[in-house]
Amino acid sequence: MLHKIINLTVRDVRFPTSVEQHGSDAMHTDPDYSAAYVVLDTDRGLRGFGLTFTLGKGTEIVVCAVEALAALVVGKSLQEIVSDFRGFYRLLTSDGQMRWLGPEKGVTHLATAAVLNAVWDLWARSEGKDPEQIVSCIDFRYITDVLTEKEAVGETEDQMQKEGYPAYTTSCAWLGYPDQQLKQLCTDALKSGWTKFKVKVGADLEDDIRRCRLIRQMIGPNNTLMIDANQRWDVAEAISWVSRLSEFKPLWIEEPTSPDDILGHAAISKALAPLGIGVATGEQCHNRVMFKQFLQASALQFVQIDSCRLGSVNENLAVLLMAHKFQVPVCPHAGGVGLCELVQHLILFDYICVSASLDSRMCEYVDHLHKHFTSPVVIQDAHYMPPKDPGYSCEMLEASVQKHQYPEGDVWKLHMNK
Ligand SMILES: C[C@H](O)[C@@H](O)[C@@H](O)[C@H](O)C(=O)O
Ligand SMILES: [Mg+2]
Repeated sequence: MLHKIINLTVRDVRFPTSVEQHGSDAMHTDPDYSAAYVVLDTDRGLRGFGLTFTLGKGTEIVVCAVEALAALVVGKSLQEIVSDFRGFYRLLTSDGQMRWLGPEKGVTHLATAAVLNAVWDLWARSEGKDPEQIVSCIDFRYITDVLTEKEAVGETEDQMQKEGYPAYTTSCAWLGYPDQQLKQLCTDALKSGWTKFKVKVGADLEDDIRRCRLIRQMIGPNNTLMIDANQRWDVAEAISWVSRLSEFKPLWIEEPTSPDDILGHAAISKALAPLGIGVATGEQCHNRVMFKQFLQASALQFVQIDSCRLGSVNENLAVLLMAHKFQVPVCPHAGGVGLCELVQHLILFDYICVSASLDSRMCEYVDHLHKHFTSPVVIQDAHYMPPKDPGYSCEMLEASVQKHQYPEGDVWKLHMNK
């Protein structure tokens, strides 16, 4: 705990995933999964690793924002930070000049997530924690009308070690994959025990009908299907489009429209409820205040927290607790690079300390880039197994970082010469 942070480095790490259309959807047709990757050095040699996720271009802007926050972290001891973690969260998010760039949204908030993820990693590597200590990290400002600190500490359960946390896969059906690839990946996934599948939709209705029919035929009537439009539609368009896909019995439509349109999501939720289709959103829901209103407006039926969009563990906990209060299941967004590694910790916390329920709950899994991490996620029989190594699991192999650093890494030198 006496570790003093003496240095912060941040690097722009990008993977050329767009070449093979991994991660493609109706709005992001050429994503290169990327990260602003942060390392904190301490005077005693312990290090903390954190990141935030981006899609390629613009990672350099997040790197700049992290650099602008560095002065608030370097020079502090871990003890100083965690003894008033709520205050430290506020320091990062409320700097009198920097907050103009947010507040608590956009590039500065992504940068906040990267820095705080590294602090949490450092703390977790240095020792264990109890729920009350964890709750003391949340900034309840702006949400006390629906949730107070007293309500926040829930019951503890433990069964995850044996069975793990249920997961679903998005890896079979990115929008840019041809039908043949989709079929092959789906066959493989079924063989490996997957029972819940997400399909990208939203660009072309006839394509969507064909792809959803194909997947539904392959997975059968009892497995679960979800669809994800990545914000492609207007409100009325979303309702009519999803109604056309209702014969394939999707559990949810994800991000049907602008991620900021709370009342729009409420209208879509209401219209689709009779069809048995819920609305899921959150991967671009930029802070706890937005989530509060989504919950208050009954605008979503599945809360998709994101380990890098919100202000790290601190803000994600606030959302987990609010979701619990509104009795809405949390099904986190993951994938990208490092999101599965990070979010597995949050979902275990949700189960063990908050919801104690697996009802309608599952965590996203995407099968890319795990080999670049020193403690990659372990999936067994379509379940996340609890991580064993201390920390927040997003330390990357140094060789991978060097190779993928943009623009000087070997992977990019090669790419640019093509
Ligand atoms: C660009 C990305 O791959 C997104 O398509 C992805 O995060 C997606 O929305 C998801 O739900 O996994
Ligand atoms: Mg999505």
